[in-house]
Amino acid sequence: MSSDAQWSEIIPDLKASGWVDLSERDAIYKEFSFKNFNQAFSFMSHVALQAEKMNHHPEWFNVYNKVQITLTSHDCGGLTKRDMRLAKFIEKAAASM
Ligand SMILES: C[C@H](O)[C@H](O)[C@H]1CNC2=NC(N)=NC(=O)C2=N1
Repeated sequence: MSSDAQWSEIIPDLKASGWVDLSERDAIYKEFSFKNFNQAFSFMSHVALQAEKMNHHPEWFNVYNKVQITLTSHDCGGLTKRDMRLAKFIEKAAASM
């Protein structure tokens, strides 16, 4: 992970929004809850389009109204700014549902 000041500010922001560091791997994780499946899947569609644009894809798992998301950069074997950018997008997408 870069030590740029800008990014060291984003990480606490993400943690404050409920993202956690996974102890078993270099990745961040958050579970989102929506009103129903329709909302959850609509959120996922929104994120999927952005992920494809960024060529950076989440690991995720959905059951009904819950979406569990893990972000890591597979190419680098750890966290990168791409994960932070995607996490920020995901936060905005979830807030807009
Ligand atoms: C070849 C292609 O650029 C890579 O496989 C991309 C696609 N999406 C990706 N997504 C994530 N999360 N990490 C990657 O390293 C990654 N690499």
